[in-house]
Amino acid sequence: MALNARAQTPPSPLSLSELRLRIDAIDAELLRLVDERSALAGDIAAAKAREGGDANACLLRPDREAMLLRKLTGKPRVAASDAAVVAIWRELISESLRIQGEGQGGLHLDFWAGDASGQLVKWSRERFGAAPSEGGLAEPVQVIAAARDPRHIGILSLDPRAGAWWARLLAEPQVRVICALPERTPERPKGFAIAALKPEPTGDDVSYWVSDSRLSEAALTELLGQRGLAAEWLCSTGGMKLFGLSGFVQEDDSRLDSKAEKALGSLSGVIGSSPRI
Ligand SMILES: C=C(O[C@@H]1C=C(C(=O)O)C=C[C@H]1O)C(=O)O
Repeated sequence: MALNARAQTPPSPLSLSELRLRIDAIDAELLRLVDERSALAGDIAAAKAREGGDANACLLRPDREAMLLRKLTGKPRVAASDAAVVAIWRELISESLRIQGEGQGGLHLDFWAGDASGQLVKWSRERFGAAPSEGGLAEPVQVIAAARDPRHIGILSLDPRAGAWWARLLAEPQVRVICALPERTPERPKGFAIAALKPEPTGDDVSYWVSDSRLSEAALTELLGQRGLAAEWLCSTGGMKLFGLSGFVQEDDSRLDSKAEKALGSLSGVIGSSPRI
């Protein structure tokens, strides 16, 4: 009886100073691991140069990042939120890319200076972390031109006042949409990140398709649905329309063949894709 009573007594809670000692010990261990992870970046850069061939290729691998983040947020936890896990790992990845890119001047974010919202800057930092430098350019077309350089990432608004800059990517096959901003929201994206890299499928992606079709947005959504593509209209301006298509849709997907289906528009195509996180 006495034994039972003792077993049920809750353990006396740790004092504040004992708890702070625990935190200090965990921080020391975390710092060692963060440093160990960061130190691998130099070896990763060397392996990419050895195995990737193209020394000027973009170091960023959004597909690998998305799969890594999904794996982490899929793991059981006691207290840490998904938002905290994503924010911490985004910063770790940013640091890895900073170290990998040291020899090439690091990553740079280009914004269109006409976008005064400030929101895009915040969302871009959430996505790309603190390490990249940033600057504003006078026109969206300059942001696209800068993104031909693999050290640059363009950040552009989907506000119709920015114009149909995204339609220009039809003529810029090496610059693709790589990410929707803000990254983690069920709502329509407000902006895109663009870069000189080819998106790879991650198993849960949205692809972006542009068209000059004269059909209404609703009719075009319907037509795409009949062709097996779940489409969401995102933006229209200057006679061009932009849609998100559920899944990783290849640029040569026969369902988007506008020669076979003229109503899809005479100027149309996939301009990139982004993983859902
Ligand atoms: C480490 C790599 O380089 C980058 C950094 C990553 C990371 O820190 O986990 C992941 C993907 C890449 O954007 C890689 O390509 O694996």
